[in-house]
Amino acid sequence: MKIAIVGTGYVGLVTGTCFAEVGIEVTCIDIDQKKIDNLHKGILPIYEPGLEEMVSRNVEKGRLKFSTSLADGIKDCDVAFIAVGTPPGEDGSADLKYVLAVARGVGEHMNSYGVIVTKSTVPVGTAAKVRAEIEKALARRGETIEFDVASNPEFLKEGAAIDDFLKPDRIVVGVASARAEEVMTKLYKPFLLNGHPIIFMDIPSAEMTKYAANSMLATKISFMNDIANLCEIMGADVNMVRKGIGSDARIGTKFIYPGIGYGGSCFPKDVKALIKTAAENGYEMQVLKAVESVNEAQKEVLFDKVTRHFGGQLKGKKMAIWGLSFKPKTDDMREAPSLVIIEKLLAEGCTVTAYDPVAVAEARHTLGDRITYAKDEFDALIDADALLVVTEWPEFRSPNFDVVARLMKQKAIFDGRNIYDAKELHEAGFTYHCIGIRTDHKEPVA
Ligand SMILES: NC(=O)C1=CN([C@@H]2O[C@H](COP(=O)(O)OP(=O)(O)OC[C@H]3O[C@@H](n4cnc5c(N)ncnc54)[C@H](O)[C@@H]3O)[C@@H](O)[C@H]2O)C=CC1
Ligand SMILES: O=C(O)[C@H]1O[C@H](OP(=O)(O)OP(=O)(O)OC[C@H]2O[C@@H](n3ccc(=O)[nH]c3=O)[C@H](O)[C@@H]2O)[C@H](O)[C@@H](O)[C@@H]1O
Repeated sequence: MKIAIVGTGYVGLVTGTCFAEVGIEVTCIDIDQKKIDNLHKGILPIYEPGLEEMVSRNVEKGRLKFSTSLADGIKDCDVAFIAVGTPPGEDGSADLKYVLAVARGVGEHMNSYGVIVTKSTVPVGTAAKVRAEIEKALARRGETIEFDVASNPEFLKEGAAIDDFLKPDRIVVGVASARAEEVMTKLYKPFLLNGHPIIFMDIPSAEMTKYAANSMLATKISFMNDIANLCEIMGADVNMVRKGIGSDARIGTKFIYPGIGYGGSCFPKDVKALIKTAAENGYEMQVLKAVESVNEAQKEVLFDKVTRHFGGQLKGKKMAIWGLSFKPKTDDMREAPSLVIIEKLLAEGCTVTAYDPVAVAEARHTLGDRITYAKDEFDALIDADALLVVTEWPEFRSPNFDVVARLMKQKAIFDGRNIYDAKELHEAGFTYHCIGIRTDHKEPVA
């Protein structure tokens, strides 16, 4: 089969490379000339574990190509995926201008039957708009080429994207014709051999499934953050509560880790977009509104703990930050909670030194030289009044605390990801604060 992926970002590049990995002929297309030039040189636009090796292997085999030309890329294609961004517009709704621009381009250049698939996260009704754009472009050309549209939302997580794509829990495909279903079944056949189910449905349901999935996951996180904050007030330990409820198979162990709020390019924007879609259609998403407001408040919890610890006197304090990206194993800084925390510390007159294994270049775009970037996690600690653990990169999990103590001016750790043991740190002489566990009292409230 021959396919095109339009948009070579986190989703497009992983999707294209994974399809090439199973032997499909793929062209990844992007309007960003620099991105494509770099890819030709083997330089990837994103950090994603394992991706660089997989890209170069498939380029060498001649199955994976990169281009800025939509016309060349979609020629004789069986399937064209639209995987461009759908950022939030001013009012929170998904901005479809990039998706519809690609649809227009497809209509202007397609030369034979193909299935045009939205992989971008798009609201219900978008596939119909894509169809209309393609039809208009074909009409302008005076052509009547047959085509189908389909919706195939993506569920990969950054940092684990390759595994998520190659071994998905499920593949969701919305179609409106038997022919499109047949093409999509053939395309995904190599993945189905491993027993992963493909769920066919109507197109609006597939479009809605993506928002419902992300909103459900965001709801679990906000719920747990709410419980964590209450645990702290009442003297319960949220880590124990998490294990206690997670062992109920109906609840499950995943996505119930409290922290400093969810970030990233998708949960914040998709929750907003679903609230907006509902409002536009006369319905209020009450649960999701609460999910959002809990999340906004949660991003400030670590800063509030720091402020209380120093009695509101933050001016001139040196803060060490471990982790900048919104989650480990990615360089993605979009909606990273670190940005909220750092801005607040800077506004109070703190100096900030941060270390992140891969996200520094991305962080510089937003934070510039207003903070110092350390060469490693220990370098960040020199003379620090406090350490804030913001992203739970594996290398932060078990540092040599003797070295940590020696380097810091004051032994105070604020752990936004609950990766340390309070008892161990107290015994080592640290003041330790985390999320959802009262570390200053031993006894429960009542
Ligand atoms: N990042 C993630 O983990 C996931 C993202 N999604 C969804 O996938 C979509 C894409 O997200 P990302 O890959 O993160 O975005 P991204 O911003 O990393 O990549 C989008 C790419 O599209 C390119 N582009 C824009 N207009 C174009 C055009 N007319 N022709 C060709 N290329 C064009 C941009 O230059 C950019 O390289 C979004 O709708 C997002 O919600 C879905 C699942 C996971
Ligand atoms: O639509 C998308 O873009 C993707 O969004 C999320 O993936 P991603 O944002 O890459 O990362 P997650 O692992 O879901 O983490 C999102 C945020 O939630 C936070 N989180 C996650 C899990 C948890 O238990 N607690 C928690 O606070 C993370 O720290 C992070 O800030 C979804 O997990 C993917 O299925 C989806 O495809």
